Amino acid sequence: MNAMKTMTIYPDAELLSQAAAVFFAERARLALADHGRFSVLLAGGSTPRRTYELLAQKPLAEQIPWHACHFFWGDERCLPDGDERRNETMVRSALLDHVPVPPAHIHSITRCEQGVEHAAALYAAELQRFFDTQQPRFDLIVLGLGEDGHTASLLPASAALHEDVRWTAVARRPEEGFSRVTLTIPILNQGACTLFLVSGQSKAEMVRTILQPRTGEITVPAQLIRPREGELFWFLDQGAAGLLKDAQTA
Ligand SMILES: O=C(O)[C@H](O)[C@@H](O)[C@H](O)[C@H](O)COP(=O)(O)O
Repeated sequence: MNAMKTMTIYPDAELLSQAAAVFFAERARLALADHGRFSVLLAGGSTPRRTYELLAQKPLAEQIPWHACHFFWGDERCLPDGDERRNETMVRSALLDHVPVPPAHIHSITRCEQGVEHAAALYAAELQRFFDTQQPRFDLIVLGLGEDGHTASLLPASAALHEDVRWTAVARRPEEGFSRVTLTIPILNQGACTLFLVSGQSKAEMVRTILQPRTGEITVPAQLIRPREGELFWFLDQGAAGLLKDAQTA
């Protein structure tokens, strides 16, 4: 059975980011109370950055059990540590450098010194070690949406989209000079709670395609995110929701 979708539209990107930060804090609190730790998978991209910054600020920062949080990434660019194009670099500068997360709880996707396939396999092994089960289940998965319908680095028409066994795969855009490691549909659909954060008018057509598809439209990667048992939330700003029918702003 697929999860129910809940969509909320915020007047602007700042209010969306504030709501997402509060949502994160609440999920962390619930996970800690329920099973003593909070595993979260983060998206890169510009939209969630503000959410991460807000999490690092008072009063929210004081309400989050940082010692019990474990951070993972949905995708990463195979570039040297500290490269500004790496998602980890962005999340460190917005959030992780400012809060007391134990370094061992930051589960980085490596730089691919021994090749991108090796980096993908290493991350799958890291996930296996952490979850210690065949059914890894993040407490929260934060995802973004590209204008072309990609999420994480599940790019349109890429082989990674068809991976139905392994938890990680390799992705590449022909125009980029580096490869990417991405998590795959099987693991992304196992989250207890999945939250898409999408802002800006440039995403409106893709948001409409995904949330209100028309007959005959092709399926885009983000549509494949249909958690089997978890909850699925879409937080949009008015720009991103601009082409949805009957959409009400919160
Ligand atoms: O590393 C990345 O680029 C991502 O994880 C990617 O999937 C991103 O979330 C979308 O491209 C949306 O990015 P924006 O929020 O910048 O539009």
